[in-house]
Amino acid sequence: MHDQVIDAAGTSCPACEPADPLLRVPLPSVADLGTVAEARAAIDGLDAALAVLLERRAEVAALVQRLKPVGGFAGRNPDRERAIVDAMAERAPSLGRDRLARIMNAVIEAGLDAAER
Ligand SMILES: O=C(O)C(=O)C[C@]1(C(=O)O)C=C[C@@H](O)C=C1
Repeated sequence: MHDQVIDAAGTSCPACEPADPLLRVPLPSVADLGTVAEARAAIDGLDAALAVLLERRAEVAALVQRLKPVGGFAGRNPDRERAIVDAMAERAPSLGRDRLARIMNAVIEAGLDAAER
C-alpha cells in the first residue's frame, strides 16, 4: 500500500483553503494484493473514500441546482456532462470513456434526484 497525491491539474478550487480537511486515501498497489481478503479490504478502503467524495459531490451539485437559472433535471447540460467525462477519462484510461459516461450519468442523476428531496 502506498499514498499517492492526486494532483487535480487543470482544476481550480477558489473555495479550497490550505487549512481545509484533505481526503487522504491509501491507494493499494494491485501487485501487493495476493488474497481475496486482502483485495476486499482494499476495495472497502477505496469505497469508503468514494462514498465521502460522492456525498460531497452531491452537496456541491445541489448548490449548483439552486444557483442555476434552471436547476434540476430540467436544467441538464449535456455539454458540461461530456466535458466532465472527457476530463475523467484521461485519469481512468482502463475504464475508458463509454464506461465512465455510464458511471457519471448515474452519479449525476443520483445527485439531481437527491437535490430534489
Ligand atoms: O454543472 C451543472 O450545470 C450542474 O448542474 C452540475 C451537474 C453535475 O452533477 O456535475 C449536474 C447536471 C448537469 O447536467 C451537469 C452537471
